[in-house]
Amino acid sequence: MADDDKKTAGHGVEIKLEEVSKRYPGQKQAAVESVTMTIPAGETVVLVGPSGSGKTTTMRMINRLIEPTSGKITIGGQDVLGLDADKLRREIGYSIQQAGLFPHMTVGDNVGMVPGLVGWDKKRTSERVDEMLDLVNLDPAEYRDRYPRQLSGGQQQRVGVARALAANPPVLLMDEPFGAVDPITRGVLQDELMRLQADLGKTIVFVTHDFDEAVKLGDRIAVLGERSKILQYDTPEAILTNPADDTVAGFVGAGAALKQLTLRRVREIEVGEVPTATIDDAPSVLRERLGTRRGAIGLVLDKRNRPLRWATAREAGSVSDLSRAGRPVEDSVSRASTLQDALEAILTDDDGVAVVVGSRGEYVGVVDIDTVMNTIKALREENATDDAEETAGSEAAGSGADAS
Ligand SMILES: Nc1ncnc2c1ncn2[C@@H]1O[C@H](COP(=O)(O)OP(=O)(O)OP(=O)(O)O)[C@@H](O)[C@H]1O
Repeated sequence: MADDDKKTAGHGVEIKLEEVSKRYPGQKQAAVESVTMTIPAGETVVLVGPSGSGKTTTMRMINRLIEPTSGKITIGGQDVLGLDADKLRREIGYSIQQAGLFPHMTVGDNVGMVPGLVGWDKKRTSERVDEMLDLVNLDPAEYRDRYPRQLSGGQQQRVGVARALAANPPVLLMDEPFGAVDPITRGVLQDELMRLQADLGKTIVFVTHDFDEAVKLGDRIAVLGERSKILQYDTPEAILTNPADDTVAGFVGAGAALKQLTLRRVREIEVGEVPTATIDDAPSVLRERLGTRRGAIGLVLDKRNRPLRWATAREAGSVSDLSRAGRPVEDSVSRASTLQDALEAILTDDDGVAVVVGSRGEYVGVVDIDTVMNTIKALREENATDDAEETAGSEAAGSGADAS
């Protein structure tokens, strides 16, 4: 496995489905009928579609948890039906709703299970467990020896992702992995997955029925109808701006312009600035920097430049120490956060501003509602121009036909 591990170096490989069908025993209709699709190496492809459309069946045929009735599946050019099913499964990461951890095994044993099965020695496995827990933001010293029931739902999902990645598989199958956690934790886990994937470049097949999740995570989205019929397979942007038919349009739902906020990142917009002072400065420093403008708000930063508190000039003036000025900074967004996340942070903030931090939590700037509104406006205008060009294009084609 050490050689395999080096050979693939964990990078994604292409997955191909050719006319793949599944008919469950005793069922009149196929659950999946003749699906053909290519999942490019290193991309995240999200399968979305209504309940019962066959998303899970399609995905599970890739690692042969479900055997196809007919058709061909290749991973990195290898025909999976010709491989030993157990070996295949160990080489494909798999993470499911509610994490699917073994309750009687510690977190460490859960994460180290596949490396152990494929013959890694104890030391290498144990180092890998710690590395993986670190990767998903769980302190190994604190969590390694706990049992799954001693973790929150979000932490269990993180362990599930760590376990799926442990043997460094080139392919990761994720079946509604964040379906069972609250919306805030879900957002955090999605961000973490995107951060991981930016470094790891796995080929990820992700099943969800949440279209917003698909837009946020997918390089491409396959919108599936009954029996896994592919209604549209394209980038999130293309599906949002140009749904293939009414069914896809229905799935995209209202507010497509708003949904595009999940495609835009904070780093793409110009962040603003507010006056700042560090915690060791005298309160008068911040007060003076804020000046006399009503409602102006500034930030108190810690010694490492991380935002600690919001304060107005009046609030800064009423304390002897900036560590007690105003109110704590509750929430922040990063440059990689989506504008939707930024909008949510803005809307829940008392003053309607979200603070942007860098990779070490340091202050970078702020975004406010005006910045986000301007982006929405620009997106709407872009879409309107695209639509107009298309109409003009098809009218020109139509008039050409008339003339002939
Ligand atoms: N083991 C099984 N035996 C018979 N029929 C099955 C079996 N598993 C799934 N099905 C049927 O196959 C179809 C597709 O199911 P599948 O679970 O793949 O859909 P899905 O899109 O993942 O749904 P959901 O979003 O609800 O999880 C459904 O009609 C389901 O009832």
